[in-house]
Amino acid sequence: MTELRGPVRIVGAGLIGTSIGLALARLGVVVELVDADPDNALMAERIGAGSRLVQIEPQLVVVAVPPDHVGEVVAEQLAQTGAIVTDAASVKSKPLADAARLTGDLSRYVGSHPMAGSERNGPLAARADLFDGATWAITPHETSAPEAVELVRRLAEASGARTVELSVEDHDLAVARVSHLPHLMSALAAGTLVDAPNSHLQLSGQGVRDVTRIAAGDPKLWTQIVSANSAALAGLLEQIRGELDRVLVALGKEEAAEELTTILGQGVSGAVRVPGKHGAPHIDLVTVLVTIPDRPGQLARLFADAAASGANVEDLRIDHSPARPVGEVELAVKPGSVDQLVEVLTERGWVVHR
Ligand SMILES: NC(=O)c1ccc[n+]([C@@H]2O[C@H](COP(=O)([O-])OP(=O)(O)OC[C@H]3O[C@@H](n4cnc5c(N)ncnc54)[C@H](O)[C@@H]3O)[C@@H](O)[C@H]2O)c1
Ligand SMILES: O=C(O)C(=O)C[C@]1(C(=O)O)C=C[C@@H](O)C=C1
Repeated sequence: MTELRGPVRIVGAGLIGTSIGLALARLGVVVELVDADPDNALMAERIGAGSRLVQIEPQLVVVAVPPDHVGEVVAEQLAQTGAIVTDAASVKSKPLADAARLTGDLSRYVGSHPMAGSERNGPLAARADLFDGATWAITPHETSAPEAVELVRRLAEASGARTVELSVEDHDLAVARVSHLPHLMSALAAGTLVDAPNSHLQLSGQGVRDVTRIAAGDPKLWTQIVSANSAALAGLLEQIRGELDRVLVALGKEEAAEELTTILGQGVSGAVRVPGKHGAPHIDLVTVLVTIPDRPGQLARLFADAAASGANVEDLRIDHSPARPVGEVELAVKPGSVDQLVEVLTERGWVVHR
């Protein structure tokens, strides 16, 4: 059996590289941090993701640099070390093709892709628990050695993720649908806000925040991601163009209300197919709104009271009220625990709305 012993060399100590380093540090795996930007490597070291200087040859190298540079760094690391090499890029075909142009033997290389991230970048956005419960795609190519695939699986599991193995081509088709198209749609929706008057923006609620969060991702990184997956994206974008035309024709016409309902209904049917937490089937959560005073320790008290009710908080959002010294905390819980949660919180003096 192939064990992950370390050291693990991480090339690219940004959001993803530093998060992997922090996750491995929880298990005491020795991590070496390398970055073209010395400040990022230093920052990642300071927050505990590993060391900039490790004198022992790595067992595994993880390349976590932007997609356009992955192939060249993979080829470099294969040449410089005897280690197994993987990468974390959001697309898999282009890095593989780039690496294949630069090196003949790719048996020690297996592509991979943790399906968790953030709209923020750099080491300061990293989190040790970023991959806990997330899915991590492993994409062996024709000549990947089985022990290399196994070691990359160990890396993903050590980082807290569950693995899914699929081909490079299938991976790129899948992420076009579940990641790259949603990103483009979010960017297009957010782009319409640039010229919006402040009087319109002040009405922003949770809906627009949900739709636009990922639009804040680094435009340079996302240009590389979507360009490298253009073929898979083009088909989906054509489909959306057709749907937009249907909406434009139907909008505002009484006789076409049914057509609009059908289009919106398709959205509902698609949304419920998105798996829930830890890859479990989607379940509807119930949201409970709690008003909390804007004072130190209130959130901790609220969590302790929620725990006392026996409810597991599945998700959480905080909205700050601009005009009042309070915040609104949205706790999402399973339907079976909501009554008890509301009762206990109310008993303990919280202002609760369902
Ligand atoms: N952002 C996400 O949500 C997310 C999620 C999963 C995977 N990914 C993938 O992970 C990779 C890293 O993305 P990120 O969000 O961590 O970006 P990031 O900008 O936070 O980090 C990238 C780091 O790579 C360094 N770097 C760039 N070129 C380099 C080179 N040639 N050699 C060494 N270091 C180099 C940069 O200095 C930076 O520190 C990308 O391939 C991306 O597609 C991103
Ligand atoms: O949560 C987010 O901010 C993300 O967009 C993460 C996300 C995704 O689309 O799920 C983005 C790109 C990555 O390649 C993998 C994960």
